[in-house]
Amino acid sequence: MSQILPASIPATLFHERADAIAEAARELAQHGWTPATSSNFSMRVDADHAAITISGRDKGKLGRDDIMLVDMHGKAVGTESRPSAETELHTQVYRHWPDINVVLHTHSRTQSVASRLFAKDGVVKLEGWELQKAIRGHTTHESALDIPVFPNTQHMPELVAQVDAWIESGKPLHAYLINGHGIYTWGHDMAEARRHLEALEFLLGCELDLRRLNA
Ligand SMILES: CSC[C@@H](O)[C@@H](O)C(=O)COP(=O)(O)O
Ligand SMILES: [Zn+2]
Repeated sequence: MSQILPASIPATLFHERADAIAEAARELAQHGWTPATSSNFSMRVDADHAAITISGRDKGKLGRDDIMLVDMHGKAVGTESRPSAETELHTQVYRHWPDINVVLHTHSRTQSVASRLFAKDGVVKLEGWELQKAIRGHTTHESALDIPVFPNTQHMPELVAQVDAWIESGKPLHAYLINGHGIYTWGHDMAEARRHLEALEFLLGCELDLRRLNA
């Protein structure tokens, strides 16, 4: 289905965003982090709009036409296509942090297993890992990095409320897991969001290894 853009958004800008999302998604799919059409990806286009993956597409085979425009409340703009079922989790991040421009969500095996294992604690506490420095604002392995694990639900407003509650508590938030589901993380640009995602995938894998070794 074709995308009609508001007059304020040049086609070149939307295409640039769509191409960047599709390229990142294809690369993340190569890692095996987007099985069976899972995962979703978005980029801010302007203060009021984001480009996001159309629901149900194979994230390893995305092209420009698999990306659509939504407003900052997750409503489709200029197309009959259906945005990601989890669009509200993306627009929540953009509304809350105006300097965040990219949101990535994946379903890797490591993320999925870690979310189940740490659900009872409600948080994965990362401490002592050099790679924590890949996360914005973390300058030493001695810092503590808490990744909350929220219960899964098919009702997006409930998930949004859980994330809001964490943010309102004043605790830092760079990423979260959803139990039995996957991870959400974000960044000021695609490079930072990818760095966060790759670092967290690695660190969650390390935590799982420690558990396996009873270390
Ligand atoms: C294919 S099951 C995964 C989905 O339920 C969902 O969690 C997901 O990540 C992808 O949904 P989508 O609507 O394509 O963005
Ligand atoms: Zn998902």
